[in-house]
Amino acid sequence: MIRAHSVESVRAAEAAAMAQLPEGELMSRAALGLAEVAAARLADTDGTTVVGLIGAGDNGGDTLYAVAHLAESGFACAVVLVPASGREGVHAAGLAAAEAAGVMVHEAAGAAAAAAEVVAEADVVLDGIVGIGGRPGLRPDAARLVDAVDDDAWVIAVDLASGLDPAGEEGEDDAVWANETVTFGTPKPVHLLPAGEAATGRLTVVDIGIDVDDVPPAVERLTWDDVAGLWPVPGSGDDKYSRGVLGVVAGSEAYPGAAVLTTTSAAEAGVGMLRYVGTPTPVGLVHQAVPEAVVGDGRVQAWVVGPGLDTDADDSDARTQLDAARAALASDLPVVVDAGGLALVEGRRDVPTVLTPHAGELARLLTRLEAAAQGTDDATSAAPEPGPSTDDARSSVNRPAEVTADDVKADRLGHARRLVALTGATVLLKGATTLVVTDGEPVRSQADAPPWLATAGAGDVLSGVIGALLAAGLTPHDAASLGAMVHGVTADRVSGGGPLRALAVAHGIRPTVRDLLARGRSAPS
Ligand SMILES: NC(=O)C1=CN([C@@H]2O[C@H](COP(=O)(O)OP(=O)(O)OC[C@H]3O[C@@H](n4cnc5c(N)ncnc54)[C@H](O)[C@@H]3O)[C@@H](O)[C@H]2O)[C@@H](O)CC1
Ligand SMILES: Nc1ncnc2c1ncn2[C@@H]1O[C@H](COP(=O)(O)OP(=O)(O)O)[C@@H](O)[C@H]1O
Ligand SMILES: [K+]
Repeated sequence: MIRAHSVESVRAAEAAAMAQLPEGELMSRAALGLAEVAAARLADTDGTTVVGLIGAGDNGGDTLYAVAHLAESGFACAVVLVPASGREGVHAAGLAAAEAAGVMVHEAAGAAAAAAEVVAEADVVLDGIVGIGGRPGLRPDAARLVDAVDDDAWVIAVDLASGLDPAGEEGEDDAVWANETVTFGTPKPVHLLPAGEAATGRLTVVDIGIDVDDVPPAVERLTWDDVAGLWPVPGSGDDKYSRGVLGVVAGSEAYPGAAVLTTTSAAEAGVGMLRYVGTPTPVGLVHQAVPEAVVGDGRVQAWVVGPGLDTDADDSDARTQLDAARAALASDLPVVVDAGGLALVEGRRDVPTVLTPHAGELARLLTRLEAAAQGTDDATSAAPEPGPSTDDARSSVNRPAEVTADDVKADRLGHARRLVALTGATVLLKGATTLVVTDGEPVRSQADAPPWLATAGAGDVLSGVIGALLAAGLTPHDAASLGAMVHGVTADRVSGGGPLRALAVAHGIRPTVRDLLARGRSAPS
């Protein structure tokens, strides 16, 4: 498990460590680790020149000491002091160390063009403008220097890419775009969250001796080695019922294939037994594709409701299936709700529930539930109608604003949290980075899949895996995050760099789980 800690937790751990250590020791360790990484990249790329961008805080201090080490190792090193106050504004002892090591010092203040030329010559750029003390965004003078970086230069962000929000809550277009980030002590939330992950690049954590083992993380990411500890492996006393029976209400005459994808992936994930509830066409397909599934209602330990469900269909078979979907949602059993099933969610959920929207589905659900919570009409009519009567005009003023998919994409975590607050459910928000948010738990953030996974039906496969894990007794938080991780890793293996189709991902789940479990058995304890 990768754990990222909040800025407050990091500052507290740093203070505790500093109290036990000589002054400057943490910064010295940070700088040495940073210099080692930079030296390795210079060796990899046959680079010779290093430029450090130096801001006003300790992030600049780390960078000055690191550049001093690199100069002592024989690299051609320069620093550009970014603050308007020049030398007065930067870490004095770090600057003295750099100068003593022969580092060229340039002040951007009053000489912006000359400073930009220095930056443009660098093979490796160390971004020490701001770290965990930074506010989101770059000031214009800093942004101009960052723009001057050569496209072929290797950019190493010190602690975090300057301009990002350290907490990863706010997205920021105006930030350093790093090839790599060298962080200290523990990852920060921004490194793992959609708002900062792309600008972070490859992440290396330098151990500087701060202790956060007992400090609750803000964000977590499951890794391959977590599978052996979390995956439900049957014991000799188990039978198919004790392992967990999953009921699937999915597929319709309009979208029959979703039923095949969801039941196939649940079977591939090793569920004890599957029950399937659907209309005639998907029932026929499931019989053929997943002969182990039992058709019809019955006792189960968890439900998947919604992939390919057509909530607009009105024939008697569809109505029977929708009744089963509503009954599953009204039962006290754990449930995964996806796609069409999301339209049946009414508000607070008092039973273990995983909602698995993509950005557009989350936007629609939030719009509807927030309108309902405020006692207004379904907010599909959230926009004011032309020429309203006085009463209509008053009620439209009170309606909550419609949430769009673009709103969600601009702040994925914030919107996922809003749905958690409204429903009490675990919310899994799909995307290149999939977020799993549960009240009272660290956010789980998984980024295991290639973009090829953005293909129709991939979400149906995900719901089957999560359903199998819920039926086996995992918590919604673990089932959702472990399911997302295995789904993503499977997609990566099956893709191998090329196109993917959803059914191939479903068929890849079994060998992926087998290999991840074997890895756990062979890992040193
Ligand atoms: N406290 C410690 O002992 C350690 C601190 N470390 C380093 O110290 C950093 C934190 O240092 P600080 O608390 O001094 O803070 P920072 O160096 O991250 O930034 C604070 C300075 O940046 C300026 N600033 C803030 N937002 C800005 C923006 N958007 N554009 C331009 N300037 C901006 C502020 O005015 C302030 O002067 C960490 O990220 C890490 O690199 C490491 O050396 C490890 C040990
Ligand atoms: N750019 C991306 N990179 C990696 N995975 C992605 C990307 N975009 C979407 N995904 C994943 O692809 C799957 C798509 O699911 P979904 O949108 O529900 O499709 P469908 O409804 O057709 O089944 C999700 O697991 C999502 O996390
Ligand atoms: K930085």
